[in-house]
Amino acid sequence: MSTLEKSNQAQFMIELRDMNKWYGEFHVLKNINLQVQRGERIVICGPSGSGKSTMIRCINRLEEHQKGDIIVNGTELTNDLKNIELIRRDVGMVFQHFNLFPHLTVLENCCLAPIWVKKKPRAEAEATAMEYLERVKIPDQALKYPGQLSGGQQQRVAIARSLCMNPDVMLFDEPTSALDPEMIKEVLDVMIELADEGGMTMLCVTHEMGFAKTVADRVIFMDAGQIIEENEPHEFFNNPQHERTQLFLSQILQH
Ligand SMILES: Nc1ncnc2c1ncn2[C@@H]1O[C@H](COP(=O)(O)OP(=O)(O)OP(=O)(O)O)[C@@H](O)[C@H]1O
Repeated sequence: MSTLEKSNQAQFMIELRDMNKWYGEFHVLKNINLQVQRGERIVICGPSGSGKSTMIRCINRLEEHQKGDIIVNGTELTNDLKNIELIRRDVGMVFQHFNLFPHLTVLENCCLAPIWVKKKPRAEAEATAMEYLERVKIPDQALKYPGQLSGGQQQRVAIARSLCMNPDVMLFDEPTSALDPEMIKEVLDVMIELADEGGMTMLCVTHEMGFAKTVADRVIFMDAGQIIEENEPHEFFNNPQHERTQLFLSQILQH
């Protein structure tokens, strides 16, 4: 059991307090404050370059922040290596470009972290992997290599692979934006199922506003490195308060 699992009495699953990040001179995230409840499903949207990916990459330590606090399930994130390992173990991430290991089969991709990071016996890791591959509806692809699969199938492998670590939190960074239109639905369906099961804290950067309307408990709009507006989906889409949100929605909903 990891530190994150042990400290599950924390009030929020994720808390960002006045979090700031710079890339060199460029102030990319400005005083971000965010509190995510356990089991909450959040969609993050906003124009290109507004800092959405950077924010979620800070939460699982793919990026370092320079000022303010990031607390995940009671653990304050530092750049200490041990701390980073814990976060990698308990925070799953699904990327735009799948990030599967091309030289490993689907099954091996799913078993790698449970065996090497969580020290699970191979047989147990494989059984768990097969369960999750069933859940994302591709158990028949287990012995293929990523390059033999469609983009939608690869992304479903990436989701299964994250779930095999039994994470407390799942972060999705534009999981459908590299997919052909006909494959978007198959990935969104898997994500909707995961959200409907409840219990999993989900932060999803996406331009799929239908997904936001269907599953989000809260939608967050970012612009120029700041959280400009947040609300439950019905209010967010029907009654956006800030003119930048109104402009963004009018542009994105035209498409
Ligand atoms: N490694 C980096 N070094 C310097 N600048 C970066 C780096 N990564 C991102 N940026 C810049 O930081 C800003 C925010 O980028 P980020 O990818 O977080 O935005 P985003 O809202 O996710 O955009 P998109 O929707 O296009 O993916 C952009 O201006 C980007 O060019």
